[in-house]
Amino acid sequence: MSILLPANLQQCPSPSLSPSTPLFSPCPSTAFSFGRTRLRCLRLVTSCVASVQSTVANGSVPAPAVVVEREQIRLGLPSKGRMAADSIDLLKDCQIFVKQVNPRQYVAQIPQLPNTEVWFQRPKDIVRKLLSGDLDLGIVGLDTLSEYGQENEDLIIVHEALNFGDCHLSIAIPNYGIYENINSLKELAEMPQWSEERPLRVATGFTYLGPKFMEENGIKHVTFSTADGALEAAPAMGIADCILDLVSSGTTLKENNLKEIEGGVVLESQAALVASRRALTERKGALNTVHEILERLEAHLKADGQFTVVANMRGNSAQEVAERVLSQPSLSGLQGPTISPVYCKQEGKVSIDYYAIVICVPKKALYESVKQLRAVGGSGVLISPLTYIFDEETPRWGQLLRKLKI
Ligand SMILES: Nc1ncnc2c1ncn2[C@@H]1O[C@H](COP(=O)(O)OP(=O)(O)OP(=O)(O)O)[C@@H](O)[C@H]1O
Ligand SMILES: O=P(O)(O)OC[C@H]1O[C@H](OP(=O)(O)OP(=O)(O)O)[C@H](O)[C@@H]1O
Ligand SMILES: [Mg+2]
Repeated sequence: MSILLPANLQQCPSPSLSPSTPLFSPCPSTAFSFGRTRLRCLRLVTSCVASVQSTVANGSVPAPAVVVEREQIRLGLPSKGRMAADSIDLLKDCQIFVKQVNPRQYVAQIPQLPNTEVWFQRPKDIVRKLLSGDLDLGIVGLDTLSEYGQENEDLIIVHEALNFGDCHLSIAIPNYGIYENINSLKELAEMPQWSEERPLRVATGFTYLGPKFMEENGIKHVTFSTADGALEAAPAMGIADCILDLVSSGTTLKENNLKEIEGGVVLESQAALVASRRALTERKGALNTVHEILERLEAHLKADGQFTVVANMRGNSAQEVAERVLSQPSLSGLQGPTISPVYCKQEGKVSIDYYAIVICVPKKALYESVKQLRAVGGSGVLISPLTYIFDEETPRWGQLLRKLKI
């Protein structure tokens, strides 16, 4: 891999960091950090057209020619950061227990999957190691996958919505000064301030996706600087005009007087299960392992959004009760209501006056469903959590086989 810098990289004087530094300093400072090389106070002057080439900072690794033989399937999990605990917790919820003796131990076993070992790595390294063949499966954010995977065909998304790590990658600009009335990417691009000599300066850790997005949106006069964190400070420091970073609650933007703009969202992200195509097609046992993990994930995630609702309903027959229940839009359950007779003994005689109905209801629609049940004569409504829903086959399994062309 090589560091790809525009040929016409020029040096500029050190910046003034005084509070009076204008937002539009004519010769601003940027710091490009590529691996261990830190090039300070360099300014890209003519290469304002976004470059989509690989860099050392995020360069994708070509898949190896052969799959190296080994006994174990390797699953990469985030070793630190906000995704680490959530990944382990999700697997635990699927009855997959990762046995990590202490947090500094970077390899762990899973008793439920004896042919699989866990390797804890930084999210970006999980993507790199999937590409190099050192990992077979991994859990990472879709943002990290896109940034470091760079659409490499060896990377396959097995489950794209693991229900944690929700955030989006978005452009944010100051909400003051010359940006006060700028509310869209188009308006930002059309500001007269940007030229070949004075491009729009974007601070971002996403040095692949950032330039690609700008190029796709036809924004020509743009240049990028990068840093490892706290990017939201860059505009106020006079280092950049805008930032491209992850947003979740929006608090960090708000606290730094920044705002998002229409058309400025590069991607929506959450945690995903990713695999190496080579591993799935060529490594013995990998496909079986991914099938089991996928089934467990789907069963848990599907159930996680639902409640089981049990209610008694007076009626003359199961058919008649079913017709009443199905007249309500929120009561059809996953396939339809299960209806069973409730046998009561009165004065020595067994009779059926009630039917018990069981349905699954989306958590979001809970109260609406209770109201609808009452409206058709339901009483004694019991609600309990659902733990797993195993379908006949998970739809994502079929999709995976199609992606693998098997
Ligand atoms: N504010 C956020 N809210 C929710 N998820 C986020 C947020 N920021 C990042 N993420 C998700 O979590 C992943 C890991 O982010 P995290 O901040 O833990 O590590 P990192 O940014 O890679 O490393 P570091 O911040 O230590 O340099 C991101 O790739 C993204 O998918
Ligand atoms: O919208 P919010 O909920 O405020 O979250 C957004 C912030 O979270 C991430 O930073 P992180 O906490 O990972 O710190 P970092 O800059 O050191 O990576 C991201 O880079 C934003 O700065
Ligand atoms: Mg972070």
